[in-house]
Amino acid sequence: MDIPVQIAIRLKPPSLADSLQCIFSNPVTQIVITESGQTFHVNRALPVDCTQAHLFNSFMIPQINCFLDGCDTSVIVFGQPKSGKTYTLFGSGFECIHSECDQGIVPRFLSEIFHRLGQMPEREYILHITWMQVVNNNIFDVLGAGLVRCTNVEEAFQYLQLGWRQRCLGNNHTVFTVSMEQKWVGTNGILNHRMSTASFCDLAAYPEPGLFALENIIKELVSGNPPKQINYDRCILTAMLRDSFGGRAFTWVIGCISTEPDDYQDTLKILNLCLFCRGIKNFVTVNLFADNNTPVYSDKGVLPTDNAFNLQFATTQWIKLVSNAEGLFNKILQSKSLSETDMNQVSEWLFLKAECDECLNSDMTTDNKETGTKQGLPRIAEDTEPSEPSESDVESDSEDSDSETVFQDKLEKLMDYFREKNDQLFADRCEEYLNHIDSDDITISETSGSQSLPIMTSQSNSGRRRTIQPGESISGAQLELLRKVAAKAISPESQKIIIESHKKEIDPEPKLIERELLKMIDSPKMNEICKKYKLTKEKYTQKQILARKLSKEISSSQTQLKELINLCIAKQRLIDDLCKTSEKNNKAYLEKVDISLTEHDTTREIKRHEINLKTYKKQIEQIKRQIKKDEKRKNTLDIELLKDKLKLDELSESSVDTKDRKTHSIKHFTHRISQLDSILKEKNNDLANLDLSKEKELMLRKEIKNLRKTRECLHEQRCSLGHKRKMYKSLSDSEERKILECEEAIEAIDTAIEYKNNLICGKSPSASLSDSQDNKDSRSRGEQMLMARLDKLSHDEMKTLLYRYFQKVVDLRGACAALEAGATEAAEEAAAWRARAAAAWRHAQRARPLPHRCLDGGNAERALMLGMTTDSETSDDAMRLVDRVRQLARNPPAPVIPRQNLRQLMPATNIPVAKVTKEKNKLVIVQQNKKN
Ligand SMILES: Nc1ncnc2c1ncn2[C@@H]1O[C@H](COP(=O)(O)OP(=O)(O)OP(=O)(O)O)[C@@H](O)[C@H]1O
Repeated sequence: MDIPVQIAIRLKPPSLADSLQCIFSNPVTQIVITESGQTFHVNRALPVDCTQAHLFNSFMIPQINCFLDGCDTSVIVFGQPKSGKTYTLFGSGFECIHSECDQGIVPRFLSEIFHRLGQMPEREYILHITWMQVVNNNIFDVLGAGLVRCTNVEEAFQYLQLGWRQRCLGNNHTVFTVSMEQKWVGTNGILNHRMSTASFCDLAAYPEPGLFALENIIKELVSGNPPKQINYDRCILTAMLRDSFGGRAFTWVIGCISTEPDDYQDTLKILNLCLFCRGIKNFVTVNLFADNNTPVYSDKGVLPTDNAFNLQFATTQWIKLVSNAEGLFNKILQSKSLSETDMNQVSEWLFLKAECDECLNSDMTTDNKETGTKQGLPRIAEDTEPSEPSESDVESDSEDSDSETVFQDKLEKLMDYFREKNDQLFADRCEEYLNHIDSDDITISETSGSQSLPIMTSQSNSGRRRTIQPGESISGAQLELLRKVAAKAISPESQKIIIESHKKEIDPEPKLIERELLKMIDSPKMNEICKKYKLTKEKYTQKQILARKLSKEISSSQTQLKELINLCIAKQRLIDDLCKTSEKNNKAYLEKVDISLTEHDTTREIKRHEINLKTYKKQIEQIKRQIKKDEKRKNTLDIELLKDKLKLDELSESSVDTKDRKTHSIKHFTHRISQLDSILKEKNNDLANLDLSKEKELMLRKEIKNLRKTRECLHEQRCSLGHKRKMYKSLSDSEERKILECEEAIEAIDTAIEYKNNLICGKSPSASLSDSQDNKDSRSRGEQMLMARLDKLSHDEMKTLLYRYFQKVVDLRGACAALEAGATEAAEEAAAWRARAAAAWRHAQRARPLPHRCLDGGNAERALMLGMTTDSETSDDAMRLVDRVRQLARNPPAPVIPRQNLRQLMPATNIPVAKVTKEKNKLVIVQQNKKN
């Protein structure tokens, strides 16, 4: 099949966002426009912000299909320096740092091929890659191993990585090739054995001999030189690209161009070269092996029977699956548990299924079967037609078009019939659905009117339902309160049911209350309006989906139409060119040159193209008709949609009117409901703190039991250590510390047990902690911030912190014990000092002559008052004191010794006494000065 070389143009995004652009592309019309207004029609005018994925998807899928079918394919990238040629083919690199989104055509092609092969287990294949570079007309093997076999995508990517690292940079050509041999047995028992090659070529940016040679070949091909007469062996590059230009490959040429005004001239050159390529046609064909198409099964009878059986079985299973899915979807639709988009999707699925059922079950099955093959859009001959139309086709054209018109009319009628049936079926479904809802499920949905009603769904898991449900957890008083409020709103009958259910400790079934309330809100008329509204709304949604589908179909038909028109234009040009050539030949004939053979060829060629053109035109007509029909249908749908919308508004308004009359009662009930709600919410909050489930309580009890056990162990340890201390009078440091740890841990366990007990008893757990609300309130801002930070700690962090805290407390306790011992020692020393001072004083008194004895009566009295216990002790200090007193006695009149001096002399009398107590984990040291 002759397929022209296809052209895609990719614009390199400007380096600066606001820089001037001299080239623009229109991806809709597939036109590239220069700043001077010059236009270039191409097959794909890619947008300036075109992603790698978009580029790949926009034209590589047909290439992959071709490759898998056994055809050769080729992608050639032209462009100025740094215009993104390598980026387009390979991406930015294959290391982990490079994003997958940046992957170019080659890695995507390999991934897709292996993915597709994975889905075709019946195919055996051998895939090889090569990566060559042409540097100064010398060939260089990038992978260093010629053909490299790849069995999976990972292997292929490893070679890509290797090649990427080893390739030469600079002005050279790169040719990456994927070749694949495939073998598989078709369902008809025939062997398929094919070979295909995909080549990807990144051409040098700067003009060089290879590039010039290629340009010349392109020009020769365009000017009508048959490939057979072209010398491809001019250089290595042209030899390598023999199949891409004028050969058997399905070729895409990608022009990578810069949009910068400075590169304008080069850009024009590239665009023109690309346009030249458009004139080249390659003869794309499936590469078969000699054994291709040979039957593999000797017993031909077996396979079809088996196949038929398999097919039949598969069909039955499939039908079962589909009806199963339908049932499930219906349930899902009724439960309304999906989002609106998902609901729409499910509805669409059901709708399509109904369409299929209708088609399959309809009386017109045979008719449809006959016409079925002609439904849908006609295929574009250029892409898919395997062979050229024969001359007889042309003759039967007019006949065909007549029968086609009849067929079209018949089809239209059938389609109308189908639509009618479908609408009917859909309406029935809706009715059924609504009836089902009415009987099973009382719901006032948001769609029931524009006014907002309290939305109560029986399946709802709202807080209200939750609070009513656990009847046993609501106290009698709370229930009474609830009943009191509810009693004003619900009928005596339902009231009875609820109260009785509470008496029996059964769930009072909140649905009953809702049902009762709804009954009071709803009137038959309101119901009817709601029903109508729902029905219309459903219909409206379905029609919207249909309209959207139609729009999509129309736009795809339009795209196809455009492509066909482009093909027509191309064909027309070609025919014109050929006609010109033919004219030239005619002239030559006149000049008696023997060109009869060529002339004949050209005429045949022209005829063939004219037939093709005719086919295209026919297809264009068909598509146009289809578009027209679709547009007509869409218009009808739009009008219907508008009508439905008006109807919906009307219904909504009338429901508002009815509702207005009911506003008072609704308000009343809304008020009641909100009252109930708030009461229950309040109770729920309290219950959340106090009401523990049995399971939780059991858990707490278990925890307490464990804690008690631990406490016993610790206590035992503590006792044994205490016993040891008693026996040996002292303990090692580590044992002392162990005692402290035990004590501290026992204290902590006691607090934890108390806390858990409080939780079980329903008391506020914080009652056991000193961290009362008052304490919290009085906390400094810093402390509060600290608490906030503590709250943010993870469980492990908190554990570590608590352990450290525990150790610190034990340290402190140890220090406290040491301090206590120190304080006792100090007190003992002080007592000794006091005794000594008193003895000294007495001694001095005795030694002093009588008149001086009352020198300082107050002090003497005080000294005597202080426990004067020992007479014997006369220390140096005492002696010094006595000497001093003597001295004083010798010098009458004796001066009055200031009180503080005396205090200096008698430190023991005024020594500060420290009282050390422990409060929780704090040491409190209070200084107590004994004053007389
Ligand atoms: N469309 C694009 N989107 C994002 N980046 C691009 C695009 N085109 C090119 N680049 C970046 O521009 C730089 C040059 O691209 P690249 O190396 O592919 O150009 P080249 O035409 O192959 O260069 P050379 O002429 O040296 O062979 C690269 O960093 C590439 O990532």
